[in-house]
Amino acid sequence: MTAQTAPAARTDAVGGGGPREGGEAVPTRPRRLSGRVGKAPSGARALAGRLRPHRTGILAGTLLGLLGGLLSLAQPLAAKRLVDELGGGRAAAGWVLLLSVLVLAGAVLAAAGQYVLERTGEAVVHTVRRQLTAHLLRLRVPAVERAEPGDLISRATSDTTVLRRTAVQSVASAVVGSLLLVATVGLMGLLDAVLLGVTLGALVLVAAAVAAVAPRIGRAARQAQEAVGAMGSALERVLGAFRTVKAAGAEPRETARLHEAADGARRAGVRAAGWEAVSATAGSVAVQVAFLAVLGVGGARVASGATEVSTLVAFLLYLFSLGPRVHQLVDVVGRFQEGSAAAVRVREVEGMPAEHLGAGPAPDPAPAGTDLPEPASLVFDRVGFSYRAGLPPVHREVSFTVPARGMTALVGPSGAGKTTVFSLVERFHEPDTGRVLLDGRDVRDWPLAELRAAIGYVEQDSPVLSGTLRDNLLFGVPPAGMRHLEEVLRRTRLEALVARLPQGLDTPVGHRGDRLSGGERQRVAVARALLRSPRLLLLDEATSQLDAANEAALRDTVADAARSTTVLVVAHRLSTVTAADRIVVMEEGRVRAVGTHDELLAGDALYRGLAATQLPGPLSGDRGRNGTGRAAKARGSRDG
Ligand SMILES: Nc1ncnc2c1ncn2[C@@H]1O[C@H](COP(=O)(O)OP(=O)(O)OP(=O)(O)O)[C@@H](O)[C@H]1O
Repeated sequence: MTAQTAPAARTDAVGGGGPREGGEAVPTRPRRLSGRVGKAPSGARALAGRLRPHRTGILAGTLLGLLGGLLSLAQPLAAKRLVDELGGGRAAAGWVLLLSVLVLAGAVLAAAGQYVLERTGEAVVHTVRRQLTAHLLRLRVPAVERAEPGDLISRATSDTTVLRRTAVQSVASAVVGSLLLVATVGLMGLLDAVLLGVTLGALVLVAAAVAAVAPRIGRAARQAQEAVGAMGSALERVLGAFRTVKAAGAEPRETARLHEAADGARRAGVRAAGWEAVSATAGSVAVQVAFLAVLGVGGARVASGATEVSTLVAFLLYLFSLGPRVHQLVDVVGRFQEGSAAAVRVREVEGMPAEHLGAGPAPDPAPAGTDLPEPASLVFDRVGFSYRAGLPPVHREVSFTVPARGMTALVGPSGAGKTTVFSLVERFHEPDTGRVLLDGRDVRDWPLAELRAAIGYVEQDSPVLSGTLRDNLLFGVPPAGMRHLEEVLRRTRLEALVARLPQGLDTPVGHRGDRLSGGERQRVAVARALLRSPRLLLLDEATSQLDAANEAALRDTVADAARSTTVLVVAHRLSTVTAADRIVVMEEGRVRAVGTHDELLAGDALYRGLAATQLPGPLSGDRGRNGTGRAAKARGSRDG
């Protein structure tokens, strides 16, 4: 059998992957998903990275807002002229008209700017959500195993919502607000420099207060968002094991855990709100103080003839407009901190190592005239592996060969490392030492998509996704596989289930297939794997929940599949594997024996022990078996 494509480069980890450690890519960018608050990547930089692709929208919205603001800045000057004209007893209709136009046009431009910015905010979050969800599904298995799914969900949903709310608006408000503030202050200076001095004295107070509390707002916002993430994790934990929670009567304890997370979110939220209130109050108090001071000093100056009434009126109008601007800027500081915290949390997920799936699956490697692909051989060559650096190895020098076509079984005590074999074949994890060869080629040299397309994998707990039965059966099935649907339904004894369900194949199966029995879920998982027409079929405890009749039927189906493809099956129940062509006995991460059932009964004490406890009758191999190769042949010759 020949390899299907040229070897791919061995760089399957993206997202800042560094040197390997324990077979995993180590992210070089910070990845803190533990809920602690500490040194974070720069929020401003993270936020800037999000906004850069949308700068046109942000610029347009900002310019519109700025134009609207400039028109509103002209209003006090027009009002001053109006007062002067009225004071001089002259006609002022033109100034009234100009003032009205300024008010109207200013409002329209401000509204248009607001709309453009909101739209841009949606575009920012849309891009982030698309990139983030695509990245989430490409994450490496070990990275996801170490993270909390609920926290990841919260980062993809709640944090991106915070980004939408805060990011664009806060940047635009900061630009518009600061420019208009400077312009307002400049105009006030032109009107009366003394009164401006009085005003600025008060404004320094605001600046000092904001500078002091801004980092605290940022920290509290981040803590609040992390607490929401923790709540997501706690919720995911209980909803994922809902029946267990109920059966264990653990509702009060788990509710307390959820409440604790909610309390944490509230405490941090209140803390952030407190600091925001401090800075906002500093802003309004400063403006009020400035107003009273200007009124007093300005009144005295008018009385002394140092300034005109119309100038004082215009100055006060600017001072009034200064209030909202100062508020806006103070508010921006809080929002910016929230947006930065959210951007950092999103970037942490993006820093988690991801897989390169490579090009799409290779064309069906089926020989001409048939739609069955060539079966692939599998070799474990002195494989050593541990799940994490520092943990004891789960595989030590594991070597065995699974020839193309036929059934090979992995047996051994719990924890021997059988399921780990499958994880290494699928490249969910990678060996620390040694090689895994599929079809003679190191699995690290296969493009991932092509490798996995060649394999049908039935996991130990036969996961079923919410959706219809059809969705589940055809999940990941190439178009060619759909032709076999009826046949596979018959082979896996699912026809009766389909007939019984109210909407047949289109019946929803519930969250994680809750509306199916354990045995039905297992058969759905096996059918799904068979429909992929795999070159290698991996079955992990695929029959543990089946009754005797269904188990026997599925055993026949698997034996049948083994005639045309390579089947590697993990089983605790020896009854399901006695007919295998070869059985690999694993113990404590090592291969201790390989042989047929009969050979192992004769030659391996551990296997004999397993058989003695699991198989009824004398320790012989002649229980109703349905072998496909050597075992069947051995039995035939012995029986003969
Ligand atoms: N993701 C993981 N992270 C850390 N350790 C793991 C992980 N998965 C499995 N292990 C550990 O690796 C060892 C081998 O696990 P594995 O699932 O391969 O055993 P097994 O032979 O399939 O057991 P069983 O028959 O009970 O399913 C066990 O000690 C297990 O606790």
